[in-house]
Amino acid sequence: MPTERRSLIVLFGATGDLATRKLYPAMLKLYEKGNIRDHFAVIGTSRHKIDDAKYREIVEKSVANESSNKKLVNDFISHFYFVTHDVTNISHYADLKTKAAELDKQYTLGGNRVFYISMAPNFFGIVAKNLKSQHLLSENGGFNRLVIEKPFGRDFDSAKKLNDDLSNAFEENQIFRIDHYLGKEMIQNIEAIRFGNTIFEALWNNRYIDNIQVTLAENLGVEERAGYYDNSGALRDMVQNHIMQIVSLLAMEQPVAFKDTDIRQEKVKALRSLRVYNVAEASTNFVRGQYGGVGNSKEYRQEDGVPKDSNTETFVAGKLLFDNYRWSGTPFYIRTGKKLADKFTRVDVVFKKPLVDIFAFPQSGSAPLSANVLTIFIEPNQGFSLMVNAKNSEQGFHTEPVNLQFLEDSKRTKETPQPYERLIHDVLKGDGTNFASWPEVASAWKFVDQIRRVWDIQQPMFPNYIPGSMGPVSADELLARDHREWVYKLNK
Ligand SMILES: NC(=O)C1=CN([C@@H]2O[C@H](COP(=O)(O)OP(=O)(O)OC[C@H]3O[C@@H](n4cnc5c(N)ncnc54)[C@H](OP(=O)(O)O)[C@@H]3O)[C@@H](O)[C@H]2O)C=CC1
Ligand SMILES: O=C1O[C@H](COP(=O)(O)O)[C@@H](O)[C@H](O)[C@H]1O
Repeated sequence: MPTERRSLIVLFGATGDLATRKLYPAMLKLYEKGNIRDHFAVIGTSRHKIDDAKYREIVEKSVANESSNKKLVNDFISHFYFVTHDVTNISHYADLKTKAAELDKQYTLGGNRVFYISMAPNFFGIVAKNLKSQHLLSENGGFNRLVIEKPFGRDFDSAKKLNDDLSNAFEENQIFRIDHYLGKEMIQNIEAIRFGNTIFEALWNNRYIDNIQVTLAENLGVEERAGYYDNSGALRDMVQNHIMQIVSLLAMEQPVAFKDTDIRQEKVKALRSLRVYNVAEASTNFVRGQYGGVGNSKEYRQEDGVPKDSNTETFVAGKLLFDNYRWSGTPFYIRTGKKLADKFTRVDVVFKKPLVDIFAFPQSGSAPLSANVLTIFIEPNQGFSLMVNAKNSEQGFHTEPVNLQFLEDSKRTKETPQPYERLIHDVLKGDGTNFASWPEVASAWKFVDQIRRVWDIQQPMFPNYIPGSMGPVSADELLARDHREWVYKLNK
């Protein structure tokens, strides 16, 4: 039996895109499974002038494809209430306070409150401040938790300012910074694969691993989000958050226990030993790209809302170096981009080849041994494979690489809880494991800011890659320089 979580959720930005596309469907799943049921209520807010009935229609529409059980959906939406509210208008908080107290009583919520800000980031600080000054935080023993979305600042200084604003109202352990990649099944599986298997953890260091590659590839372009994206670029949009989080999970030491404080502590330690590049290192170890056009596919600079002379990068590849005992000398290569060959996320852990290849006699005709590669398939497939060398069954003695592979079947992949379902559940449980802590965010910005600084003063040669490729040639050259290559390559 699932444990029912008791809470009021006050949702700011309740009529927005994220709420309607992701948050309500995720809440319905939690309701269906009994993680939330009788003792939960949602107050949706925005400047819309609508009543509860209209709001419930919006919620119902947003979950229409999630369940055919009409009764369940009707029961679910009956827990939703709307308060018209401008977050910048201090007098509007009184209505919110009254409604919160009323619902707390009606649903016996024990004073537990989650404040979820699904709005543009410039509102995060204002809302936190007003929640405190207008006494929305529950004071009768229940919990108060704040959930915020990305982007968390646009550099270290703005992120610090934002964090200071939030910290005036909430303690660090009350703040849940969403990084939806941390809610993905196979990202969470990284810890299980590493720390649940002696064969991997024993070898998880620079003595046995040659390099680690992280690829987050997208085949779509900027779609409707040019306004946001052109101001951000791939470095801020994907590297500072998702990629740095994945890298920290791959690089960290074993936590003392599988709990949020211990895991966060190890992730921060790993990120703090990441080498922050000087100008020369940043120019050498990071490359950027912007997609051009081909056939019917528009080049980035022709997308609606993108300036014709935009120098925003839609692709990043880089080499990360840790200055610590475990990883010194073993690079982590990362890449991400829009309009690439396919939509997928994967991690390739490339082990060192055996020091001596006893099979490669000139007369045997055996090809040299390949490196063992552990690939973690994050999406769309969920699973992993291990490439090992074995003798093939033909006459003579020839070795060849063979693949040991485990992939979840499509039914289980489909049934896997989606990131927002997991993450909202974690917030209700008070489990911060899969959220970014401030010291992690700060370290990631310090690293990324250095790359940005260099790029802001150098003129790029854009566009420099064609849609459907795996990015500019410079991304391949980055590894070729180190006598390496990407494990995932396009078959040309
Ligand atoms: N959409 C997505 O896929 C993703 C979004 N995010 C992040 O989630 C957050 C929300 O994004 P998204 O849903 O796309 O944004 P939208 O612009 O779609 O929604 C913004 C919401 O805020 C409300 N709002 C705006 N101004 C005020 C105000 N002064 N007072 C009260 N309410 C206000 C709007 O309603 P009204 O105008 O009626 O007041 C609307 O409900 C952002 O931080 C974004 O970066 C993160 C990842 C993905
Ligand atoms: O955070 C973001 O992520 C999406 C990609 O997420 P995924 O779960 O579909 O892999 C990306 O398209 C978007 O630009 C970025 O803001």
